[in-house]
Amino acid sequence: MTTTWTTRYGGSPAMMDSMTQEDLREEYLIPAIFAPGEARLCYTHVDRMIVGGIVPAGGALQIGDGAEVGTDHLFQAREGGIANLGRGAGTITVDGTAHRLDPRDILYVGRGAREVMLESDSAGTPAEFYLNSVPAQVDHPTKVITRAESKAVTMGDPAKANLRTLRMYIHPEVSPSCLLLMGITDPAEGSVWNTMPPHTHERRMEAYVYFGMSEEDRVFHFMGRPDNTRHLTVASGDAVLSPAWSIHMGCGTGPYAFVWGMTGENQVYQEMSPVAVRDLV
Ligand SMILES: O=C(O)C(=O)C[C@H](O)C(=O)CO
Repeated sequence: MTTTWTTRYGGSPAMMDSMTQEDLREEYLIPAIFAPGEARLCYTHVDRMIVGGIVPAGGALQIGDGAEVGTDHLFQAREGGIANLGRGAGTITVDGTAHRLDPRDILYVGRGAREVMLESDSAGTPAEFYLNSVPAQVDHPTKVITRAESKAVTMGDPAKANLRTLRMYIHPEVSPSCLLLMGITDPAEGSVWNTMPPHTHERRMEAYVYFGMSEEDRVFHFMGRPDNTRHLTVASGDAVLSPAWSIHMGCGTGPYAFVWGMTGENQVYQEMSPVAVRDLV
């Protein structure tokens, strides 16, 4: 088993003009987070969200160690959501209790969890676990939220190629947490745009991981202040950080889905500042 940690500091809007495409990618993109037999974890200084991919193949992987975050255990002062984005099922055992995750199920991990072991049913079709973890001050029990238990909301307009279904998993109306919000969005067939209208939410940061894309397809993920946007070209399994000041929206060249995770001052999903497309520069 290999566990690697990387770090992202998250820049400021003032830096955007001087950043090359490579600089932008180093600050806001976390590439290729899924690798068989590896845990690839990224400690971000954007509201201290940890973003990671864990793919157990040929044995269990453990992620309970807190050395990289300055606590005895990874979840000592944190909560987390772990989504299974693979084609195969898997099991996450938290302090001796096994939680089975089919594809598209999410495990909420409550603050205080010590030992977290992740396993795939099959090494050939492994579970691909995607982690968002953020600081927490409240205890909620660890539990699986299945795809069927998530709250589905359909939005958008096929005539504008942005019809999509959002599924809320870790959300006050579905399953409580301290400050983490997490869900999965699927554009409808033929719809290519996500997150319309583009928006900011000054009180929450957000991370996306794009997945389910073919080798040759890409999503163009837009970011930046509304009057100074840039884009990141994203492949399947790449995550992007969206600081609170940044707009976000994306357009894919083929089918894709993404997980969104947020944290900040509140959990009010609807608290966002939409920006009309005609006002984007
Ligand atoms: O397609 C969408 O719309 C989304 O999934 C939006 C994200 O949930 C989001 O950006 C929330 O701020």
